[in-house]
Amino acid sequence: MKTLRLLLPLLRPHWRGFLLSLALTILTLAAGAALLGVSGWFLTATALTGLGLSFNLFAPSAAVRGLSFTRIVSRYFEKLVGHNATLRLLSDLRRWLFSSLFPKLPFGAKALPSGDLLGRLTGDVDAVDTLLLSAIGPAIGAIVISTTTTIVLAMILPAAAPIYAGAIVGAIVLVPTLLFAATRKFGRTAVAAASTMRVQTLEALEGAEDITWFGQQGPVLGRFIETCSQSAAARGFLGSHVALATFAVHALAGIALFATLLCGLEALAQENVSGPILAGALLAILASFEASNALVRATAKLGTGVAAAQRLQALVSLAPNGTEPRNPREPETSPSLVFDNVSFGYGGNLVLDHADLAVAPGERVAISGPSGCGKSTLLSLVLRLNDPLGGTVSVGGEPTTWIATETLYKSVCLLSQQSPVFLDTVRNNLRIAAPEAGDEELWQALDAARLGTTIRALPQGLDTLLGEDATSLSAGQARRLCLARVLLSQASIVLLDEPTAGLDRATELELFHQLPQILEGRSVIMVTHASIPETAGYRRLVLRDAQLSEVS
Ligand SMILES: Nc1ncnc2c1ncn2[C@@H]1O[C@H](COP(=O)(O)OP(=O)(O)OP(=O)(O)O)[C@@H](O)[C@H]1O
Repeated sequence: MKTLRLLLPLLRPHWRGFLLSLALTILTLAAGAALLGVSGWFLTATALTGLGLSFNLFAPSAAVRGLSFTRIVSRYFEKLVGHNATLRLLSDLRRWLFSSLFPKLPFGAKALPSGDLLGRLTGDVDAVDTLLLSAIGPAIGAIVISTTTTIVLAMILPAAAPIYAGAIVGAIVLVPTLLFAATRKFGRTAVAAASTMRVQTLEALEGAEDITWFGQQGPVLGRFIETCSQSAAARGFLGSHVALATFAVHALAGIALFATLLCGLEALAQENVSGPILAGALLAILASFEASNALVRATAKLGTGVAAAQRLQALVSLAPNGTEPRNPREPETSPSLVFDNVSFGYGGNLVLDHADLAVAPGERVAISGPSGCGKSTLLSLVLRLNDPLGGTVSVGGEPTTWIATETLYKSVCLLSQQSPVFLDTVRNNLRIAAPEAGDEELWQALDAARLGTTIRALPQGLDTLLGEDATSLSAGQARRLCLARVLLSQASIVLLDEPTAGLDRATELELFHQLPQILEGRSVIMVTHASIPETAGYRRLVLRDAQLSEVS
């Protein structure tokens, strides 16, 4: 139910498509049942009247042709309309999921393995379509067709109607319910195993070199095979239960047919029903069970569909990171940055203990300190990637908790240690920070980041496609590309976390001396392990034992 509630708002814009698809499903099933019924009646009547000599052939043969044509056309449009509506819904669902992830980033402690996240956005979304198109449509269709058949049967063969009703209720209610109850757990296992397989594949690809160097291919392969076996066992169980359920439906159809035949022969002997009508009724009963077969197939996928929808629901239910202020305030345009009595730590270990820091607009500050002392964490507090346990971080005179996230991100820009290079051209990688920037500005930023010469030497220059994880660049070049991106941003406070990682000392010193000029007028807070010459013009601070102090 919860799952349906999740999907309902997304279903609303497509209700016409789904309704039309449902109507076409019912029309297809009805045409199929009527076709068999009329054909049976027609053939029997023709045979009984001596090769049709005294029988009007025109009307029934036109009905047979009309019904078979209706069935073909309605089935075609049912697929067309149904799939169109479902694919649009799935595309809306993906867009909605993807956009709902941004307010929850970074995931931090709630982190999901990236393969799992990817699986939720792809495989799980696809599995959800079973819930809508393949289950709900056939279920309603089956109810309508079986009800109609029962009413017709009650009129022509009253004794057979309750037996048929019992059999068809068994086929469209009891069998699918039992099948769902028996296979639900295995649907969950299949979805979980598919997700684990994605995670294991991604991990193996990313860590292939280390896995090979340390000779761990065997255990890694073993774990993967174990997951495959779990998936195969779950799917095998699902398959065998579907076969059993299909057998049950056929057995119920047989019972209904046999009982109708017995009642029909008795009624025939008493001349309460004609032979052609009886033959038509038998074939129509057979056709009405077609819908329950589709329902069994859909029910088999229902377990995986529900499990997938629950995983999607868990994803959108993750609490957003930080809260947006109700009445946001605007920071000053040329903002200062102030840490007032700020404390922060992870799990009781303070990395900042009542720390104070004031950076005036346009000032440049370099913070050093031992590895793991909390320098990156200090930068994360400015962008509210973490919120202080005590004290206040203010930008432009306003506490960051009072500033709308979008405004804060326009004022403050961060080059983190994990800044990514996207699978795209150099130009598009840079334009993330400044979508309107022209080539001249891009070259200026690349030159400032000491990467211009390298990119100019590439045959396609700014149009060069960079590989996944910037495999076509060295680690130092990838870092400089990210630095160029930050330089392009218009933020007036620039946070740089180890901006010279991967550079040789000479280039590093050159960059330290030139950054003040490149970032003229902007405040810079740089975290670095490298020693900064006094002449570079930075106020130097050290973070040690959770305290910030000036380097004399
Ligand atoms: N998300 C987290 N959860 C728990 N502990 C964390 C988390 N992030 C960092 N830490 C811990 O907080 C401490 C400070 O980490 P931080 O990355 O800020 O240090 P750093 O000074 O930037 O280190 P380095 O110079 O090596 O980059 C470390 O002990 C680290 O293990």
